[in-house]
Amino acid sequence: MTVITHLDVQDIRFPTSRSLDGSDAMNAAPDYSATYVTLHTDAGDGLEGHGLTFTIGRGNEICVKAVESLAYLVEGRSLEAITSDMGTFWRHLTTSDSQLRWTGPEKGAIHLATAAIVNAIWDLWAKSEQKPVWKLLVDMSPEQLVNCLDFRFVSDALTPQEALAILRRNAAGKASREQEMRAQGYPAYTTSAGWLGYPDDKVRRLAREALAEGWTHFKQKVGGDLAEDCRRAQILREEIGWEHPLMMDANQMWDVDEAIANMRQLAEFDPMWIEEPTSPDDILGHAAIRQRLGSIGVATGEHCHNRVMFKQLLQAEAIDYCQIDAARLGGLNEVIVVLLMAAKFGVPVCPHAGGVGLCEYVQHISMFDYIAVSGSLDGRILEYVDHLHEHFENPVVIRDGRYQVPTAPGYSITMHPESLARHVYPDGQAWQES
Ligand SMILES: C[C@H](O)[C@@H](O)[C@@H](O)[C@H](O)C(=O)O
Ligand SMILES: [Mg+2]
Repeated sequence: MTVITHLDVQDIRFPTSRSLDGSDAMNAAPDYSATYVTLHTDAGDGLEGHGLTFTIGRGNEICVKAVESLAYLVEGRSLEAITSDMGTFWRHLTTSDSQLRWTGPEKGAIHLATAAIVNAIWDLWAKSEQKPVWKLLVDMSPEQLVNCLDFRFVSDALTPQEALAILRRNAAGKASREQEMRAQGYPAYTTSAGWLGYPDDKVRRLAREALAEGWTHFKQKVGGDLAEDCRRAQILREEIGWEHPLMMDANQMWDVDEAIANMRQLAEFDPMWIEEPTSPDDILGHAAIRQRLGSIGVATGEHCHNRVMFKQLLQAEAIDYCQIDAARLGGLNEVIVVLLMAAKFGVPVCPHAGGVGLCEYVQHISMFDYIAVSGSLDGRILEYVDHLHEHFENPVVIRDGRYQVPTAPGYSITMHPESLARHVYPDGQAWQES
């Protein structure tokens, strides 16, 4: 038996705002940050679980506090007791302390904190089984997987029986799709050339380099001055041509009518999707935008905080692309519920990965989705951003614009101890230098 003896949490921040990496119209100068959780165990062989949630700087200390408040719900528990009934454990973490739940529920800082802890448990579980997380999931039977999930508040859209049916239907092709992933990897797009704060010459250079590296799909930020958005789209089209898909991301800048009007102008550049055109909470607004825009896809999800929101986006036929976030939903358990709902509604899942550690997480999710849940790559493309991977012990591997299958045990989220020490906020060396 392995007991989680102690939970440690650190405030880790990277000064990305200095170069405007990650900048967009709403988030002009983000410092990519992580509320970084370590689960210590009594295993005696150094076995630890690691997990993080992503923030963009200030406010990370709030998530750290929230993790500290939740810690008592996992400390002293055995890994086996948790994993033998993971669905019940997830509900325990999200509902058993109703005073803490009041600060959400299942949204905001407390849910981000839940994600860091839940993902650390999955990392610990996968490491103890000597498997990467995607493989741990793929090797589970449909019954074992469904046992990890909590269908509360979504059973009107997806019952456990329907989830089982989806997983069983796909069971036969799992081995060949796993082979395919190992051989070819998962298709991806890059956001790294299109950050809003980058000067034109940098956008051109990065787009050209990305093309040469084998990238075929690109995303640009919009939502600033419309003429500027058009000008930058023109630059990108000049560099990538018209045969390569271009996505646009407004990061919630517009009202509904404004989104429609602006996208009618930007339609000239043939965008594949408009991402976060308006408030992430406005389900009917997204539905209206989708209906009135016609051929431009609508994508959202990086600020969609729980399965109930995704349920409604799907029920309202409000989205063409479902962009789950591995650390905004309450960890992998809730992500899997959304994957299954999206499969039922026939909407492709294209996870969000613009942050620190998010690429490392979502590769596991998309590979699992393809192999065991959706069984399809149609309309599916995984985000990639080219930042901060050097801080991870097992960073993502990209070849020809595709994520290669992660092979190290765990959820690929363990950071180097030196990186943690250097970026701990506010005392780390990185924050002492100007
Ligand atoms: C502040 C962040 O970099 C966002 O701009 C980023 O997550 C973005 O929305 C994305 O889709 O990757
Ligand atoms: Mg986005």
